[in-house]
Parts: sequence; structure tokens; C-alpha cells
Amino acid sequence: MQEKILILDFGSQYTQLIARRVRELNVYCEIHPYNHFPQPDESVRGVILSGSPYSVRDAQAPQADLSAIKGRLPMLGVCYGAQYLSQQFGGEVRPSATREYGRAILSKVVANNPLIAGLSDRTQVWMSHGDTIVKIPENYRIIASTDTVPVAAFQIEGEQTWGIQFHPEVYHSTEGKQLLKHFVVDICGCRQQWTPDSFIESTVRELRDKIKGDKVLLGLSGGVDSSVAAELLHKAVGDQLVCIFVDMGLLRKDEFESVLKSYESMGLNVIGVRAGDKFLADLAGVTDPEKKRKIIGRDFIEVFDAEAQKLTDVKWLAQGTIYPDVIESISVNGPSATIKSHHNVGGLPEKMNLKIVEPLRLLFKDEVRRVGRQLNVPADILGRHPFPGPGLGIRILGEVTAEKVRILQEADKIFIDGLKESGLYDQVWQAGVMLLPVQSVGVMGDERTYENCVALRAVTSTDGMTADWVHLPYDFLAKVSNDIINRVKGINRVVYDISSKPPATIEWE
Ligand SMILES: Nc1ncnc2c1ncn2[C@@H]1O[C@H](COP(=O)(O)OP(=O)(O)OP(=O)(O)O)[C@@H](O)[C@H]1O
Ligand SMILES: O=c1[nH]c(=O)c2[nH+]cn([C@@H]3O[C@H](COP(=O)(O)O)[C@@H](O)[C@H]3O)c2[nH]1
Ligand SMILES: NC(=O)CC[C@H](N)C(=O)O
Ligand SMILES: [Mg+2]
Repeated sequence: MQEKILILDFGSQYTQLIARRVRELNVYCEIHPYNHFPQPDESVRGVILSGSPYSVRDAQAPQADLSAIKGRLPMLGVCYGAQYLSQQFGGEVRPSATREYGRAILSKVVANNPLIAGLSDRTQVWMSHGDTIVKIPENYRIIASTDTVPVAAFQIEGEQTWGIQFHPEVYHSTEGKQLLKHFVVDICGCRQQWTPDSFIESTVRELRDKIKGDKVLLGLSGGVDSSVAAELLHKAVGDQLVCIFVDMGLLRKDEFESVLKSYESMGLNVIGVRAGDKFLADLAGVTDPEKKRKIIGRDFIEVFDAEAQKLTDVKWLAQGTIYPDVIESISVNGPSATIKSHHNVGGLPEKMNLKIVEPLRLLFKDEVRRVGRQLNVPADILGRHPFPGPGLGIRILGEVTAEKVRILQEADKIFIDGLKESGLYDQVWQAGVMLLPVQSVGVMGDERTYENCVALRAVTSTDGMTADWVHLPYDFLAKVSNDIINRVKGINRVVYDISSKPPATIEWE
């Protein structure tokens, strides 16, 4: 049985970070919302209570029944979690005189407490709170304080229960990871055996048990997630896996051929479908970004459906869903507000009556890459920048036409090849070119031009949720701009996007 830590999520922006830190210790963990928390079974070694945007004093403050956990399993409350543990059991939480965000220095009150024993005597921790614990219940013992927060860490006497006001999961808490290690390894007794190898072994076994002799269909995009999912399924059920890769006419230049080729070397059974004409015909005359996305999403389903009809005995639909996708859709505050309707294949099962299998649904992107590396997925696929499902369709602002796709493919190739040639590709999280619905005057070879403008976009990010523009070297930008203007007919001006997300999203539509 897979031993694990459960994280009870009160909705903090840092909850995912706690999970990442625990997993970095090679200990498996899962996040569950406070209002759908499962009854812990024997595999659970301990529970971490997360922070929260709410105050425990709010009328709508999230409440969780801890009776199945408290005193039975080791428990660590972080920030709101610690405040909750105090307030629920007879302590008191009040707004602090000054809200405290950022650096604080933690001093030990009880030096040999197992949670903090190995830490430096004055260690930097990161705070983010407006409330403070002013009184702890009688059987609680303060184990560490800061200059302004007397109750910075406590343990409940006679119980394996701790609370900490600071955030050990953020990088700026210098010894935060060590504190988490004390909790999950020393206190909870986890053995740190969760690795890509062990994940592959157990997942392959589970997939075989589940799928048995049936056929599985997978939409393959050339991206990281669907490629690793394909390789994992291939290892589990071999030729029972059939993959469909759709050329919707909005791929990068030569991408259809090159992606199909890279899958050949992986021994996958891939059906390449050219459907560009259909997508372009359906997009003709449409300028509204949301309408374009919906059309592309619908066309994907139609193409997929038509291909599936040609196959017999397919029972399963495999998807490359990863953990952030799952967390977003079940998060405490409900699915995050729709900013853009992300294309996905989620509409398929209802229509096609297939059962869903999602082997990566509990992994973060970098873990997916680690698993992929272990499965020998080619490095050029694993290192790829994310590419949106609707492809260049959402990078051509306004109406999409075959001619605009051609222009953008050329410009995009120059930019991406340039990044690769100058060794910048791996320092950038995602890059692309946007074709703007703007024409401007230029002069080329003494002649007046009145042509299109493109914007280059290159960002750093960890998960696509927030992003910042990359300070690409001027010389590099100058060369790319020059190459695009000289070599791509139809473009006479290049600009660089220097907006962060938020407020500007990575894609322009
Ligand atoms: N051209 C395509 N043909 C078939 N399926 C596709 C295509 N593009 C996207 N999909 C499906 O849509 C899913 C979502 O796409 P998404 O871009 O989020 O993930 P990905 O391509 O697997 O990974 P990455 O985030 O690295 O691009 C994919 O996992 C894949 O199943
Ligand atoms: O598969 C996808 N289908 C979509 O409809 C879609 N829209 C945006 N993206 C990708 O998501 C990340 C965040 O993009 P935005 O900042 O533009 O919202 C970036 O990595 C985008 O490329 C998509 N991926
Ligand atoms: N980060 C947190 O968990 C904050 C808890 C609570 N909202 C406070 O401000 O004190
Ligand atoms: Mg993709």
C-alpha cells in the first residue's frame, strides 16, 4: 500500500506548494478540500492543515471535522490551520495590530521539540497573516516565537499535533523544507520511497488491472502530458492503445510531420488525421476569440468522434490530465472563474460512451517530465514549451485565414529556431508569436509598404498561472526582428510583449 500524507485544503494559495515540498521529499501526498475530506485509511501517515484566505473569525470561515484525525494521526496546522486548531479548542484568535507579511526570525522556546530540533537557533521564516493567536488552549505548549508573534509554533501536549503561524512551504522560509521533513519523515514515519520508478511500476500494474484486454483511445498533441500518458499506457497495454493526432491546420510549421516522426521512434500506434480544411472553413469570418475557441473545441470532438467510429471495441478514453487541472476544478472556491474557455477533449466521453482513464492525474508537470525521462520519452518532446490546444488559431487575432496561418508559421519558426540556436529555449517557459490585426506603414527598398505587425512573446512561469516576460538579449531580439521582416513576406514590423500575467494572459486571445 502506498503510504501518504493528506493535505486538508482550506483554500490557501500555497496549498499546492505544500504538496510539492512533501513530494520533493519522495513522500506521496494528496490535497483534499476541507469540505470533501476523506476518512483516512491505513495508508495515511499524517495530515497537514493548510492556510486560508479566510479568517477563523469570519462567519463563512471554512470548518472541518477533525475528530477522525486529531490525536489519532500526526497533524500539522499551517497558518490558518494553526489558528483553527487554537480557536476550535478553547484558544483565541484576534486581528493583529499590524498585519505581518514577509520575513521574520524564529527563535526556539523548546529547543528539543522534534518538529524544530534540527533547525538553526534563529532561522528565517516567511509570514503571511492578518490574524494572530493571542491565547492558546491550556494543554498547548509554545515551542517557538518571533519578535512580534509569541505563538509562532506550538505542540499539543500528549498529542502528535503541531501548529505553526509561518509558511514552511515557501522558498523564503530558509529551513522550511527541513521542518517539513521532520514532520513527514521523523514524526509521521514516511519512508521516502515515492519515486518516478515506483510510480511507473504501480501505475502500470493498476492500468493493466483496470483495462484488461480492452482498447484505449488517446488524443495525442505532441505536448508533454499526452505524450507521457501515451508512453505509460503503451507500457501497460501495448498495442491495445491507439492514438489520434489531429492536424487542425493551426500547428506550427512542419509540426505534423515532425511530431508523427518522433512518435514512430517510440513504437506508438498513431493515426495522424489531417483536418485543417474543416477547421479553417468553420473559422471563416469569425473574429470573436471565445467563438473561435468554441468552434475549434467542437471540431476537435467531431474529428475525434469520426475517427473513433472507424475503430472497433474501444472502451476507454485516455487523457493527459495532470494535477493542477484536477485541483483547479475541485478547489475550495469552486472552479476558478472562466477567463478563457480552454479547449479540451472533456466533451468526448458523454458523447462517445467511453470510460475515462487518466494515469497522470495526480502528478505535477515537473513530475510528469521526470516520469517521461524514466520512460525514455525523447528529450525534445519532454523539453517542449507548452502549446495551446487551439494552436495558432488563438495567436492570429481576428479572423483566421490560410494565408495568415502561413505568415505566422514562418515568423514563429524564425523565433523558435532562433531561441534554440542561441541556447535560450530552455531558459524560457513558453514562447510564441502573435499576428496582430494591425497594418502599418513601412519603407522597404525605397518603396512604401503597408503590412502586418507581429508581437513576440516569451515568458517565465512555473505553472502558467502567473508569468513574467523574459528579458531576452537586445542582440537576439534585433536579429529575430531583422530575420522576420526580411524573410516573411507580409510583415514589416515586429514588437516585443513586455506584459506580465496578471494582468496580460500568455496567449492574446
Ligand atoms: N492536435 C491534437 N490532436 C489530438 N489531441 C489533441 C491535440 N491537441 C490537444 N489534444 C488533446 O488535448 C489535451 C490537452 O492539451 P494540452 O495542450 O493541455 O496538453 P498537452 O498537449 O498534452 O501538454 P502540454 O501542456 O505540454 O502542451 C491533450 O492532452 C490531448 O489529449
Ligand atoms: O490546451 C490548451 N487549450 C487552450 O485552450 C489554451 N489556452 C491557453 N492555453 C495555455 O495555457 C497557458 C496559460 O495561458 P493564458 O495565460 O493565455 O491563459 C499557456 O501555456 C497557454 O498556451 C491553452 N492550452
Ligand atoms: N495565510 C493564512 O493562512 C492566513 C490566515 C488568515 N486569513 C490570516 O490572515 O491570518
Ligand atoms: Mg499542448
